[in-house]
Amino acid sequence: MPSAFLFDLDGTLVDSRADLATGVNLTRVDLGLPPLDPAQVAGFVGDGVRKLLTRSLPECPGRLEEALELNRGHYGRHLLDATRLYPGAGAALEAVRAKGFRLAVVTNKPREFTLPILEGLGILDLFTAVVAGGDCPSLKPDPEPLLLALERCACGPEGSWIAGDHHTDLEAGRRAGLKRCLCRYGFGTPGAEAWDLAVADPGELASFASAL
Ligand SMILES: O=C(O)COP(=O)(O)O
Ligand SMILES: [Mg+2]
Repeated sequence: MPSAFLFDLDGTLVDSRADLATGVNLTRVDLGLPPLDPAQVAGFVGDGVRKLLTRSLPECPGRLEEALELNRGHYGRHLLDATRLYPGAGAALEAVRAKGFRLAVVTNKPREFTLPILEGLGILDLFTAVVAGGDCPSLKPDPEPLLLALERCACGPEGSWIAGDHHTDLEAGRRAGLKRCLCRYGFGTPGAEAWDLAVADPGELASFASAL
């Protein structure tokens, strides 16, 4: 059975911090609140858009549904203002693919934001599967989205990997029976989860894949 290489999106393939903060801060302004430091918003990312907004709007916990709708419009209009592939990420994807892995994205970011970003950055066609937030009842760290990606790739967990920047990627990978690569250059929090490989930049991942 072929193996798959699953990639997280935010903090692993793309640096999306500035645009995520733009969406959050335009939402805050609509709700009569001052903007937050983009670095603080980055620390709230990785557990899906509901958690992002819950953490970003502690002043008005009762207005989450309204905030989600506002952010949907704002972030949707700023998906690619500043969001770029990390340097070397495209080459890393090619290096992994050249070793015969099927590629997939598994992100907690909603699909309506995920697909235009992958398409706009010219990498959508590289992936056999894209599993985004909302495609499964649960998000990472539940293993279910990873297992769905494996199924869509017609791959098993054996010999398969996930690369991600957040503890949720590592935990989901462990629970799905995958090898795990921690991307230290991202903006997630690795927490106490173990990993099989840690890389300081996508070039290290490309070198690792090429040597497999
Ligand atoms: O939480 C999000 O919206 C996205 O995060 P991820 O791409 O790192 O899973
Ligand atoms: Mg991430």
